[in-house]
Amino acid sequence: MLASNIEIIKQTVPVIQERGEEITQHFYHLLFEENPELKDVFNMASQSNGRQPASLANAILGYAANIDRLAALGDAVNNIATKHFSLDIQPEQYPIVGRNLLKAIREVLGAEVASDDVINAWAEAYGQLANILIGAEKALYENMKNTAGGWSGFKPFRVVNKVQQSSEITSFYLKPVDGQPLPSYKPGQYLSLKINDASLANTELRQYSLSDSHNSDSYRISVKREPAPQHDIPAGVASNFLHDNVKVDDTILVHAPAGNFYLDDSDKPVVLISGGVGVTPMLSMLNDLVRQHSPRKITWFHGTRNRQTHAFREHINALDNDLANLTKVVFYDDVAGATQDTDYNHEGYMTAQLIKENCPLDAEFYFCGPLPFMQAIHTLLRQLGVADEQLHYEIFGPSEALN
Ligand SMILES: NC(=O)C1=CN([C@@H]2O[C@H](COP(=O)(O)OP(=O)(O)OC[C@H]3O[C@@H](n4cnc5c(N)ncnc54)[C@H](O)[C@@H]3O)[C@@H](O)[C@H]2O)C=CC1
Repeated sequence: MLASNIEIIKQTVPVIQERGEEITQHFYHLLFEENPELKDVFNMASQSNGRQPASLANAILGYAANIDRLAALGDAVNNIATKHFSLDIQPEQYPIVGRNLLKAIREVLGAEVASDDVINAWAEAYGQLANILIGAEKALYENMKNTAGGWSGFKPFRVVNKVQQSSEITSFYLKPVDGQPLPSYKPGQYLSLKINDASLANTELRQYSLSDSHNSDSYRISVKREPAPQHDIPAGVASNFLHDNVKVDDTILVHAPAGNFYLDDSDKPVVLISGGVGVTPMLSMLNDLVRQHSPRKITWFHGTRNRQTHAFREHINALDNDLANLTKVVFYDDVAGATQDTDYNHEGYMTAQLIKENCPLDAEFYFCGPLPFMQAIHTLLRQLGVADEQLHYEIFGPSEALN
């Protein structure tokens, strides 16, 4: 990039900090007005509840702030490219986004702040970022093409089994219709599903964590039914469609596994902490450790509302009985009708004290759950002195940072 443009981008950091979300909200409005078909690529619930514009504003701010030291963006670029790979984003979509982003910057900030020089600097910066992402995505597409059984885009899978795991979580077992082998994946990774039906306003693309370790027979995802939407913000459109409409023998379009949240292969102790449906990637990790006969010390922390919502209880109890290196600690918000030890161990939320008592603090910690849960666990682990490098987590939906 031109040195003068880099300088201009750095000067725009404060205004992006202040008005970034206004710009990205307007950007999505322009984008969908010009290209309504792109509503099929984005989760429209994340548009309505503001998470997607907030996430994009944050990403743009991170880019602008680091424009003169791009190496600092490594993880962010990798995460965006991986998400794009799972959505099958193609190079020709970048100019459409770029054009509308520049237009949004100009229209929100006005020609006085967003002068021609500023717009030109952002055009160059956007072009640079697009090239970095397109390159990273190309590597992911090629890698999948060279994997046994790998495929590009979305291909049909048959639902070969549907199993209820709790009052609200149901597993779907999926096999490729073309009978090709299943590419292996890392425990913690997810699939993207494309859900297309006349009853839905848009085609829905959603990511679901694979909930078992890799096996050559089928992929398994486990999906939570979401409560009815509030304040007209759609919620659970795809998940509830899967629960209500997708039956054994139906076919569904699936993108190959992806994701940067997965189990390390060290021999350090490992602590898996989940809240609610955040159990799914944790279970994939646990089952993978079990299948490999890993000697690692494993601690399983799981919090759920009550006995009815407690998914995979029998599976985890059986592993707990069999494995000397596994410690299970389960928390219920409400223990009515439940039996201590077989169902749950503690009533209420996880505490720093109970984490300290049950987990080696030199472990690798993986956690996943609803956002307030993630924030609470992140804070507790930091209070216990666990280093950032030992913390691994995934937030479902548009990326957000935990502080
Ligand atoms: N990684 C992510 O971003 C995840 C997001 N979600 C989303 O969150 C929503 C709720 O998920 P559910 O499975 O219904 O979870 P939930 O609301 O049933 O909560 C599960 C458990 O998390 C714990 N928890 C909840 N709030 C907490 C807090 N403030 N502090 C400490 N612990 C807390 C409790 O033990 C609770 O039983 C869903 O819409 C789901 O899509 C769920 C799992 C993962």
